[in-house]
Amino acid sequence: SGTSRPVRILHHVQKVAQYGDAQSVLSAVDSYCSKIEWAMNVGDLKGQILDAVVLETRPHYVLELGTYCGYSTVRIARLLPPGARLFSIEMNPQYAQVAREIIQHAGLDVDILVGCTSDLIPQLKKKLDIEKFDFVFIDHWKVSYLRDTKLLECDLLRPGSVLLADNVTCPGAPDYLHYMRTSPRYESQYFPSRLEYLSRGGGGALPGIKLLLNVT
Ligand SMILES: O=C(c1ccccc1)c1ccc(O)c(O)c1[N+](=O)[O-]
Ligand SMILES: [Mg+2]
Repeated sequence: SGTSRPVRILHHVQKVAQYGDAQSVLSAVDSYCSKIEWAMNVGDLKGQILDAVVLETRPHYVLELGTYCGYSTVRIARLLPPGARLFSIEMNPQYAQVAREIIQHAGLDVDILVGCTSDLIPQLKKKLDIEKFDFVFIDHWKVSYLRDTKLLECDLLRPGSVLLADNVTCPGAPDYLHYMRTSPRYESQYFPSRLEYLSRGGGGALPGIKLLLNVT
């Protein structure tokens, strides 16, 4: 088919979700990806963990690594108080454009930065007039989690900053997981969950690549 999976998700959101209503945007993405075609959004089950951590942290400055369609971006932004700032980095310009339109449909305001995290993270302090991030959601390429965390440690985190990472066991970010569990800089907590959109009632197409299932 001519369109990409993110564009098909965007069209579904624009068709069924109420403009300005973030929850209806999340529900539209979740129903599309559980019934029609799987996509790598954090999903509603793990999304509830994300919600709880954001609400508990009450962050003012938030960074997300890996925007994709903007599902978790909407999830986070809808819970932030006015005045809080959310920046999301996406290296794929097509994904970034879809995310901008999904976030706009939700009536939310987020800064999407297009580029590679390893290039952009060292520039953030200069580019944005902010000191430290209170909360970071990590959900981009799994091989980049540890490298980018170490880049963040160079002066973008403070005592009490919270990092939350998706997929540390499935598909897995073993080097990141080991580092966070052994470094004296962090207290780590593991939230067992399941890969997004797997409790499959309807038909729906699973991704071409067989996803390794990790039963925790
Ligand atoms: O890596 C994949 C992946 C691997 C194989 C096929 C499809 C996706 C993936 C799976 C679930 C995720 O939540 C996620 O964030 C990703 N990702 O790419 O960032
Ligand atoms: Mg993920």
